[in-house]
Amino acid sequence: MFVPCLEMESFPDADILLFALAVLSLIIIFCTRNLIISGRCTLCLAPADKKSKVERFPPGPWSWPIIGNMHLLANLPHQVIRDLSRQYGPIIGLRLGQQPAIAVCSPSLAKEVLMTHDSVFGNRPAFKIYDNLLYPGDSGIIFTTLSREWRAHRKLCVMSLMTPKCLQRMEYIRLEEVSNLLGAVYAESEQGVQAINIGTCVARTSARLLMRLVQSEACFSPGGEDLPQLIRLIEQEAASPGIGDLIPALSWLDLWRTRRVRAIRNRFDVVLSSIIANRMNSMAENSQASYDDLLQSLLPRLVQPNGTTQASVSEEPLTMDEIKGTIMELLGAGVHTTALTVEWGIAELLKNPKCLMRLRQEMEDVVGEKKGQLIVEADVKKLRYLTCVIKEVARLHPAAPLLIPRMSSQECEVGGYKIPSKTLTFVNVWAIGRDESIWENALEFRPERFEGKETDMVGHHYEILPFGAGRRICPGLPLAVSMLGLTLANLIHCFDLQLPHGQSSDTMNMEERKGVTSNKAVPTAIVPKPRFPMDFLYPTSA
Ligand code: HEM
Repeated sequence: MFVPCLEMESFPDADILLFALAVLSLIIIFCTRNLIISGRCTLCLAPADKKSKVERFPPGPWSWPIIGNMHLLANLPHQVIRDLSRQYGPIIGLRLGQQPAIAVCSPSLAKEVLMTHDSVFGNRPAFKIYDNLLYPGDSGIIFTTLSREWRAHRKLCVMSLMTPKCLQRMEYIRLEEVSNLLGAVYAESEQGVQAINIGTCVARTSARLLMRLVQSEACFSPGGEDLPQLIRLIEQEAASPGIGDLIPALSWLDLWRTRRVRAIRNRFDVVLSSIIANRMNSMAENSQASYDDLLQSLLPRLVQPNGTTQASVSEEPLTMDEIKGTIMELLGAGVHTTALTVEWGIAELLKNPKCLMRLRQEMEDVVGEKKGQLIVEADVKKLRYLTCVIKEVARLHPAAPLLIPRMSSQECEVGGYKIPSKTLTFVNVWAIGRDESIWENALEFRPERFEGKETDMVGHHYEILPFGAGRRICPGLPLAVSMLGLTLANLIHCFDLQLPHGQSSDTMNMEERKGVTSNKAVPTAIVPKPRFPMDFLYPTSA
């Protein structure tokens, strides 16, 4: 998933830069102390005491001149923001370089941002670095401004892939890819591989699945590129705005990065161009051929060099950049989010053997007779405890702990504070999911807490928002939920999952790795023991 935030690791010699900026800051602080604008100090954005709350920016830590609070968010920003909220309250004001920012850490404030002021906070930050990383203009979904184009791209994806009818029709694709995953895990266990990195295996499954939905052919290494790895690169770059996006005077420092970022996009472009060229060739050879995939919906709308298109008057015509941008962002959003949620799920079950036993018992009771068969979606629907397990994983380990940041498009009021236009806005769903005042024993993995409750993850209950909410809610939600259920259910059904030799559930490392998506610091390794012969699996394809 492309989650822009403030990772400093890709800045040039970040330590030197920060040191230089800190020294410069000390000089400037004496020159600018008396600059007060709109009741707020230009340096720290601290509220002037005499102003009423509604006229003030939310409270937050003192910010350095020039860099503001950038240094604070360099590592695991969602954790830092949670800690700050304990000091300053559930809405925190920050300044990142010259960019004002807020972070909200309570369900009621999340609701204000994502629902009450949905249209004000409906845009994403338009960082300049994206001009080179992504396709130019409003060509995709994630970073496209709320516009006719955004609506058209999003609608095309939803209507082609995510409606209940499409999902039902395409269940066989998900089952084939889950079967492929089981086959790969089985093959490795047969070869005596000591421990399997389950996150990597599931990321490949997600990449293959999404490629099939896009172009009808499963593939995770198109043109020799390892798709999950390439997406990871884009994710990392998207996670850190250019320094010029936050401190415009230093935008020259981004020049070196621009080249690197463009090279990554070019690599992705080679993959997408070849997929599209293949399809166009097939269509040229057989004009009657029809495919049940996203390209089939996108390509007929392509505007030809002479300005014509096969799109009807009511259909939005698309440029080649829009077609590529939409596919790129869909792949980027879907591959690692699903994989890391499964990985955390397996890790939590191994760490909490009682929950694993309860899940296994449920599976024995509900689908016990299916030994030697795949668990299908109709089975998953009956597995209530599994649904609770998935919610509990999403509560503790939302794939995007700060969602994908928003940018306010006009001044408005949140939590009684004045939020100016163009304020970068984070909703800390990770902190909300771990808030002791909302959840009993919040840090414990206890799927039972959801039993008999109606709490869902689809943006109605603001205490658990792994997919966001409002008009920008994840459009891949139904596909993701289906894949999470199928993957976890089949892995547990087909294998006894054990920890590698020398590891125990008590000592398992459950820390997060630096970054803005919730990756595990130490990948989850499993030793799978097949529970029955696996001859029922579909024949695997490369
Ligand atoms: C467990 C899996 C997933 C999780 C946890 C997840 C989570 C999210 C979150 C938190 C957002 C931002 C929502 C907001 O700003 O309110 C988002 C947006 C998005 N997701 Fe997902 N996602 C997952 C899987 C997928 C899949 C499988 C796809 C597509 C195949 C997908 C496509 C997208 C797109 C296109 C957006 C941008 C929507 C927009 O800006 O209008 N996601 N996702």
